[in-house]
Amino acid sequence: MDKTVIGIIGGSGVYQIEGLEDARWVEVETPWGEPSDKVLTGTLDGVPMVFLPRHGRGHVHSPTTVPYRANIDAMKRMGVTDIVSVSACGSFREEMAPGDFVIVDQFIDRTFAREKSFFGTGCVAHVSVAHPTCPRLGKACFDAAKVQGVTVHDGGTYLAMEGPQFSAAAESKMYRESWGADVIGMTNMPEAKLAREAEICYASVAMITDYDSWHPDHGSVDISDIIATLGANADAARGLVARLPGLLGGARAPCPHGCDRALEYAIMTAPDHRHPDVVARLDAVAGRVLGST
Ligand SMILES: CSC[C@H]1O[C@H](OP(=O)(O)O)[C@H](O)[C@@H]1O
Ligand SMILES: Nc1ncnc2[nH]cnc12
Repeated sequence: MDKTVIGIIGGSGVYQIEGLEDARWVEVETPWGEPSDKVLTGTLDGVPMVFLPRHGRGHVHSPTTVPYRANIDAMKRMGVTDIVSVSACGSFREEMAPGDFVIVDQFIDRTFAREKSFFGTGCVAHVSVAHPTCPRLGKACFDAAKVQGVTVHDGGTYLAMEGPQFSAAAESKMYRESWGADVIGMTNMPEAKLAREAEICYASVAMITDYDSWHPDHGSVDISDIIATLGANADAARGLVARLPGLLGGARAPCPHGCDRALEYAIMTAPDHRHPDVVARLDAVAGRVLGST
C-alpha cells in the first residue's frame, strides 16, 4: 500500500481551501518554470493535501498562460497521487443547470496555444488518454458531492476551448448538437493529459455557472452572472474537497485503472538515444521509469 496525497487544483473562484492542519504556503521549483502560485500544504483527517490555485491568487494567469507543465510537475514533486480539478464551466444541457456539478469523464481538446507534453525531442513518449480521468477518483468526487447535498451528474464530456473569449453562438450550437459535448471550459486540457503523463490519477469536477450561448432563454454568457454563481459554487466545492480524505483514506492501493503506471511501456526513445538534459528535466514526472528517482 502507498500513501494517498490529494492534490486540488482550484479554478476560477477557488483560490484557497480552509481547514487544513499545519497549513502553509510552500514555493516549489520545477524544470518547467514557476507554477501558478505557491502551493498550500497541510493535512485533513490525517491525509496530506496539496492545493494550487490554477490562475494564482488574485487570478493572474489566463487560461492560455496557466503554466500547466510546472503545475503538474510541482504536484508530482510534492508526492501527489490523486489530483482533483474544480472548474467553472458552461453547460450544453438543460438538465445540467447553473449550480450543479458534473463529474467529467471525457474531453474534446480544442486548445491550440499551449505546451501539451512533458516529452519531446530527446525523450519521446506516447501515453493513452482514451479514458483521461480516473474512475476511482471520480467516484469519490461524486460521492463527496452527494454527501455535500449538491446536484451532481455522473459523467460528461468537457469541451476545452482556447479562450479567453467565450464561444460564438454557432460554435456553442455545434459543440452541443453535433459534437455531443456536455460542458465547456478553458483549462482542463492539457492539464488532464499532463497528469496522465505524470502518472497521477485525475478527476474533474465541473461547477456549472451558465448555459454558454446556445440556450434560447439565456442569451449569451455574461461574466457578472458567472461570478455571482461562482461564489455559491466555490463554497460547495470546498465542502466537497473536505470530504475527500474520509472517502479516499490514507492508504492507497494501486490504481485499478492503471493511471499510476501510464508510462510503463510509453517511452519510445531507446535508452542510448535519450538526451541527458531532457531526461534530467523529467526527474519528477518520469523518474519511476527513467530510473532517476
Ligand atoms: C470565470 S469564467 C472563465 C474561466 O473560468 C474557467 O476557469 P477554471 O477552469 O480554471 O475554473 C474557464 O475555464 C475560464 O478559464
Ligand atoms: N461558457 C463558458 N465557456 C467557457 N468557459 C467557461 N467557464 C465558465 N463558463 C464558461
